[in-house]
Amino acid sequence: MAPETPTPSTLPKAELHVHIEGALEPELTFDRARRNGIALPYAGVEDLRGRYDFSDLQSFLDLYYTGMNVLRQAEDFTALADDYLARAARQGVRHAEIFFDPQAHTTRGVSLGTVLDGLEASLSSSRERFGVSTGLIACFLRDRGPEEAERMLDELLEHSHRIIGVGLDSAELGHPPADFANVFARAREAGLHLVAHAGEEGPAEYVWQALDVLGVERVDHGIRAIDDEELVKRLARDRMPLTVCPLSNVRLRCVDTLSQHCLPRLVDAGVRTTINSDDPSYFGGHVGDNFEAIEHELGFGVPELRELALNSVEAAFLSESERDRLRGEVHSG
Ligand code: HPA
Ligand SMILES: [Zn+2]
Repeated sequence: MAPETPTPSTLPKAELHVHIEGALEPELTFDRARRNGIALPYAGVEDLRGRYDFSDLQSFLDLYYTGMNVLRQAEDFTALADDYLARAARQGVRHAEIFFDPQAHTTRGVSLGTVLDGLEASLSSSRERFGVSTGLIACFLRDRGPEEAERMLDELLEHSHRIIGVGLDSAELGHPPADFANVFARAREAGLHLVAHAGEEGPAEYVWQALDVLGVERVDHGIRAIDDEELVKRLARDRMPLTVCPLSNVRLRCVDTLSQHCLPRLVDAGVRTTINSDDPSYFGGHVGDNFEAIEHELGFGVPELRELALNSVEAAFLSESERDRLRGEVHSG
């Protein structure tokens, strides 16, 4: 069969901001609930999907943490990652750096080993089966505080060869990056890559802290940087990547409409922006759907979309030979 002609949404790209637990589709939620003997408080798949109407980040997180309760055994995490990879591959993803939330599992009695075994059973052959290379980034739940994050890091360091980095996510307001200075310093010492959600709902000040206190290599979201001219200049000067998630920002009402999104202003200011799905099951699509949305709503043309895809390759935690291979794919895709 001849390969399909790439469209903006299937352009080869890397995805750098996707929470694997946010790729849990309602169909898989019900399937795993049945296998694990868990009663769900929803009438069915459509009832569950119908509740994906969020007023802010917290209203999403409530459903997100409830949904992942069906993930109990290693094979549940394997099925989840396989499902994500199949969908992402259809939208041009060739490399994915995938977030997971260890504390969201360990605090309900599912061990870190079970989560990692399950995810690895899928990801270790992602390249052969889906044409997608992968790495895992463990995120600390900022609303559970720095002491618990320190203990989680102790545990993660026993498995440090199984992850490429650490991140910071969950409810942002009132939980500034600076609280996690020591956790991130220790992770850096251990040779892990560092990223953090900052400036999604929280202020530009949190982005400054992610840069200057945590020393992150990418900022996840970062859209509130647009409120601070000096910060935008700093991001542009340092070629600091932002992993922007346009459909997520609309669904969580961080922006009113996609047409008002600050993405074009960030791009024009020279900030290295990448496009990502965040939680594809909950926010209306995978990364290719986000590309399509900014094409239609923000008027991005194919050359600009290709530039965003190239940014994702430049911002990925890849060896230079892997980066070169992917650059070639974006240029010819
Ligand atoms: O969009 C998000 N923001 C913060 N934490 C999260 N955890 C999953 N998705 C998100
Ligand atoms: Zn996120």
